[in-house]
Amino acid sequence: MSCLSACPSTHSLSLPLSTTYCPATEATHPTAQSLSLSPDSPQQPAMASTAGTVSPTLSSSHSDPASLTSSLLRARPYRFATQCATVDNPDPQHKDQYGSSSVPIYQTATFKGMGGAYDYTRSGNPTRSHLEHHIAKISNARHAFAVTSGMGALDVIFRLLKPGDEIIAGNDLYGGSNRLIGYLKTNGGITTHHVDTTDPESLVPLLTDPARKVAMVLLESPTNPLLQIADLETIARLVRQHRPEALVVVDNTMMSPYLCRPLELGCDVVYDSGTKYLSGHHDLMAGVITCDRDDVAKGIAFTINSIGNGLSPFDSFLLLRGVKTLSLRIDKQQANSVLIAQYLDALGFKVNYPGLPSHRGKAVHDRIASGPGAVLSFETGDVGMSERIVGSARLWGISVSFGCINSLISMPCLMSHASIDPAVRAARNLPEDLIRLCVGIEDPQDLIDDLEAALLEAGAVRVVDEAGARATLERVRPAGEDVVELSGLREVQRFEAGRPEVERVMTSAPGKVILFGEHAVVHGVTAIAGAIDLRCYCLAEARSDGHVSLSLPDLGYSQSWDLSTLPWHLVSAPLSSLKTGPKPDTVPSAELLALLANQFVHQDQLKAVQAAQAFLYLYMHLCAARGDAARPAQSFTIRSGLPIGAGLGSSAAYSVALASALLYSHGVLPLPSGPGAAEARITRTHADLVNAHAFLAEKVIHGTPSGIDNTVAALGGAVAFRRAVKGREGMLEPLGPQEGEGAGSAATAAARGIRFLLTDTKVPRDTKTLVAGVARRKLEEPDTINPLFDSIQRISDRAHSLLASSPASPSARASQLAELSQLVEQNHAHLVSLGVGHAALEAVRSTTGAQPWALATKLTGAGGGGCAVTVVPDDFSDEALTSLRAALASSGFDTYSTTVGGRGFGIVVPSAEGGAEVDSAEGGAEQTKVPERRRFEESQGEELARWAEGVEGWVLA
Ligand SMILES: N[C@@H](CCSC[C@H](N)C(=O)O)C(=O)O
Repeated sequence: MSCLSACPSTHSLSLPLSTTYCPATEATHPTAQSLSLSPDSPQQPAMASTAGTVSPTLSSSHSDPASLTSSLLRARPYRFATQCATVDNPDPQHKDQYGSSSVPIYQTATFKGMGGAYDYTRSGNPTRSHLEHHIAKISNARHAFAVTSGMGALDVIFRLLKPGDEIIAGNDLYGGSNRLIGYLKTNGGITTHHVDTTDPESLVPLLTDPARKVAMVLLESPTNPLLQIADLETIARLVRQHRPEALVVVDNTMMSPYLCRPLELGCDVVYDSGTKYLSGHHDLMAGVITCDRDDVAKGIAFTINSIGNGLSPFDSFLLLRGVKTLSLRIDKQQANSVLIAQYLDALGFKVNYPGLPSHRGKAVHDRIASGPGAVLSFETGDVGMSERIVGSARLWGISVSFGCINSLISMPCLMSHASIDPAVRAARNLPEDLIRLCVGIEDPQDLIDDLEAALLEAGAVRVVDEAGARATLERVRPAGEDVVELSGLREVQRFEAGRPEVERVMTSAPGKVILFGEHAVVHGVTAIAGAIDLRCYCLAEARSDGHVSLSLPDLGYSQSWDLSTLPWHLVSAPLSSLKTGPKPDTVPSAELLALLANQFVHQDQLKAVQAAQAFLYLYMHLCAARGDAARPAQSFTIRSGLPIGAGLGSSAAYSVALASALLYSHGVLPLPSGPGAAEARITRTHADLVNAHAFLAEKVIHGTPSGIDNTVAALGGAVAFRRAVKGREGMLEPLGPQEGEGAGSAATAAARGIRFLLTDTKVPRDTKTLVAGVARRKLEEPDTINPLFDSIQRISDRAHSLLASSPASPSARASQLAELSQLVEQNHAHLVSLGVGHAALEAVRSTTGAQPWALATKLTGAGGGGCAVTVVPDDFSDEALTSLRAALASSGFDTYSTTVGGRGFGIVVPSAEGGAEVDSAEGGAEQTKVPERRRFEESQGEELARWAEGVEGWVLA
C-alpha cells in the first residue's frame, strides 16, 4: 500500500526533512505479503482482535462467512502496540532492494546524482525518513520531524515566533524549557507569561487582552516535576475561540503518543524528548515534533534544514528500534509506578501522581490520556531528608531524565530544574525537598525494597513492628508537620468517645450485574443493571475503649484507630445535610484523604486500604454532619458473599452495607418499623439517604464512579442508566420499586425473579485499559464503532421496556425471557467486536450454549476476562443447572446462581425473641441478635448466605 504516493504533499526533494503521513490510507493493515515488502513489515499481517472472534450473527447471515470475516478483520486498523512494532513505510523510494528486516542505517553525508530524493543528510536521510514516517503513524499526525534533542525540538518550534510575540506557559515546567524562554526574552524580544495551567480560565485574560500579542501557548501535562494536569482539550478550545492565530504547543514527553495524543485534542504542535520513552534506554539524544498543519510543517522543515539539527542516521536507527517496544515498556513502567505511588502514599508522604485517586487533576487526566505514566514525585517535608533518601538509594540510579527502562531518582531543584532561579522556584511553589522518581521495568518488589531501605537509612520512616513477613513502618514527620497534627489533637481532645445510638446493627446489600450496555455506557449509551442475590454483610457493634475498628476477613485485614488520633479538624464543618446526605457532586476532600492515608499500617493491600479509607471517611463525615461531640466507639466487621473485584459490584455492596450500618447505628435513620415487626418497611427516602452516603464512599474508593452500582445496591431492582455526555442530560431510572411502594416492596420489574447464572472466569482484567481501548477505537474507527454503539442502544432500549413490563401469563413470560436471551447474544457479539472479549469467556459461552443446556450468555462488565452472565429460563430444571455448573467448574470456573432484580439493602430489626446470642454485648438498648457468630466471620461463599438467611428479622429495601 502506497500511502505516501496517495497523499498530496508527498515526500519530495523540495521538502525532504519531514515525512508527510496519510492516516486515512495507512491506518489499516498493509496489503498482502509480497516481495516488495518494506523493512519490518509483519510476517503475519492479520493480527486478530483481542478476542479473535467475530459476531456469530454477522458471519452466519452471510453467504460467504469466511470472506466476510476475513474482510472485517482486515478492515480493522492495527492497535497501538502493533503499529509501534511494525515499521511500514510504503513509499517506493524507501523500499530496500534486499528486503532487509530492519531499516538500514544510511551512514552517508551526501547522495550522488541530481534530482533524487536525497542530496545531503542535513536536508534529509532515508533512515530518518523512515523514523519520521513511523512517528507520524503512531502519533496519528500528518507530519513528523526528528531532531537532535527535545530542547532542539523546542528551539525549532520557537523559531516560528517573531520578535514582539508573546508566549503563555505554565508555572510548573521543565527547567530547560524555562531557560530557553529566558534566552528568548533577552535575545529575541519574545516575552512569556507564566500562569496556572491547571485552571484553563487563568489563560483567558491574556488571550482576550488586545494589547497582548499572544502567538503561542506552551503546555505540559502532566507537568514536570509536580505532575499537575492541564486540560489540553479545554485550553486548545479557549485558544481557538479567543486567539485563533496562536499555536498551542505541547511537550508530551511524560506521556508519549501511547498515553496521550494532543493533536487529537485540538492542539497544533506536539514535541517529545525522544531521549526518554520513545527510545527507552538512555542510549541516545533525540527530539521529535509532530503537527497536522502543512504551513506549520513547512516552517519547521525550513528551520531544521537551515540550522542542521536533523537527527543523525545512526540515532534515527536506534530511536526507530526503541519505538517498537514503546507500549510494552510503558505498560510495565506504569504498572510499577502505580504500586510505588500507592506505597509512598500509604506511608503518608505527599505524592504527586495522576494514578492516585486523590490526585486533584485525575478526572481531567483520565479524559485526555489513557494512563498515568511512569513519573511521580513526592515531598518529605525536609530538604536534608530528601537528600539522604536519594543518596541512600542503590537500585534507583541518581540521574536526570526519565523514560529509561531503569528506575531513576532525582531532586529536581538540584538537577533537572536547577537552571531555574531559586527565588523563581519558590515563587512558583516548587518544593525544594521534592524527589522525582522515574520508574523502570524492574521487579516492583525490588524497587520498593530499595526505596524502603533508603527511607529507613535516611530516617524518613521507622519500624514499629518487625513481626510478620514485612515490617510495619511509620513515617517520621519533620518538626513542622507535628505542629499541624498537634493542633488537630488538641482540638479533638475536648471530646470524649461516646456510644452509638444502637448498640448492634446488622445490614446487608446486594451486588449487581450489568445486563446490557457495558462499555457503550461510557459513551452515552443506556446501560441496564440489576441487583443480584449475592450480598455483602456488615455488623456494627458498640465498644467502650475510645476506638473505632474495621475488620475485613475476606481481605485478611483488620485495624483499629484511637478516635483521638483521627484528623477531626478537617471535617469540623458538616459537609452535608443529615436529611439528604452528601450532594451528588460532592468531591471527597483530597486533604482529608491524604491525612487518612497516614492511618494505615497495611499499605500493601490496596483493596483493603481503599475500603478502610472509605470507612474512615464516611464514619468521620457522619460524625461531623451530626455535629455530635461524642464520636461513638464502634467495631465494624464486613463480610463479602460476592467475589471481590470480579465486576459484580462488591465495592458498592460494601459501601451500601457500611453506610446503612453507620446511619442506623448512629441514630440518623430510625430502625424500620410497621404496625408489627413483620410489616416493617424501609422507605424510599431512607434508601436514598443510604445511597447518597454510599456514593461518597464509592468516590473515595474509585475516584469518579458513575453511581449505578451503589444505586442498584441501595434500591435493589434494576436500573437504566445513561451518563451525561456532550451536553445531553444523564439518566438513572429505577426499573423496580417507586416512591410510595416501599423501596423494594413491589415487583414492578419483570427482572425481579429472573434467574441468571454468573460465571467467574477468574481471568484478571484491567478495566481502565479495556475502557481506554474502546475509546481509542471509537476515535480511530468511528465508522465501525458508532454503529455498534447505536445497535447496543437499541438493545438496551428493548431490554428496558421488557424489564419494566410485567408479563400477564407464563407464556408471555417465556417469550419475554426468550427475547432477553436473543438480546444477550446480540450484545455479546457487539462487545466482541469492540475488542473486549476473551477466550475464557468464549469457553463459558460454548459450554452454556451447548446441548443439552443451550443457554444465552454474554460477558458482563469490563470483559477481557472477568464474569459472564447466562439467562436461565423458568423451565430450566435444577438438575440441568447443577450439571451445567459442574461442567463449568470442571473448566476451572466459579459459578453463582442468582436472580436479578431482587431487593436492595437490608437491616435486621431487633426483636425481643430473636436468634441465639453467643457473645456478650456491651450494655445498650436495641441490638440485633447475631446467631453463631463464628459462622458469620468464617464461612465462605454460599455458606455465608445460608448463615444470613438464618438471622431473623431482615427488612429489605
Ligand atoms: N543538565 C541538564 C539537565 C537535563 S534534565 C533532563 C530532563 N528533561 C529531565 O527533566 O530530567 C540541563 O541543564 O539541561
